[in-house]
Amino acid sequence: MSSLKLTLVVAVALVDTDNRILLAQRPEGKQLAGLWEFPGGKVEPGERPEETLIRELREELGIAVKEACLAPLTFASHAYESFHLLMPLYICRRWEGFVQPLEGQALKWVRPQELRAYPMPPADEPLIPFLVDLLGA
Ligand SMILES: Nc1nc2c([nH]c(=O)n2[C@@H]2O[C@H](COP(=O)(O)OP(=O)(O)OP(=O)(O)O)[C@@H](O)[C@H]2O)c(=O)[nH]1
Repeated sequence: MSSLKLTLVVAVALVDTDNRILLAQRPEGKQLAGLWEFPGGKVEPGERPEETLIRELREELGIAVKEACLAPLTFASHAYESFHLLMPLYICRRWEGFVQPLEGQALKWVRPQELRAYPMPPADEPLIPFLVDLLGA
């Protein structure tokens, strides 16, 4: 039996009116630095996953998202060396405010077909075909 700790992280594909998806680059000094990922973060004790996402989107990007605008899309399940990641991926097309890199992270709006050009954490790779299917090229 594996004794890897299960870590719950929630993430979101923010989709703009051109069907592009927002990627954020992990800052230097963090694990997996330089890789491009979906906005989100760890679910803190006492939080519901949707609350986590709403909080992270406010802190990281300065946008306000309503819970009703978060729809479940798929999830990632990936064994990293020191933990097992379980990561629900939501999709969101509606928010208030302008997306800003409040934590100094690089941001990029990317077409689904172009996602493969951005190095992502290994857990994220199986998610790409879902976005291509849903949003097209
Ligand atoms: N937000 C996000 N995290 C992801 C993605 N893919 C993926 O493997 N992760 C992993 O999920 C974890 C998210 O944690 P986090 O961003 O809240 O926290 P962190 O590593 O910065 O650590 P810390 O907040 O404890 O300093 C990291 O281990 C990150 O590598 C993704 O697409 N988005």
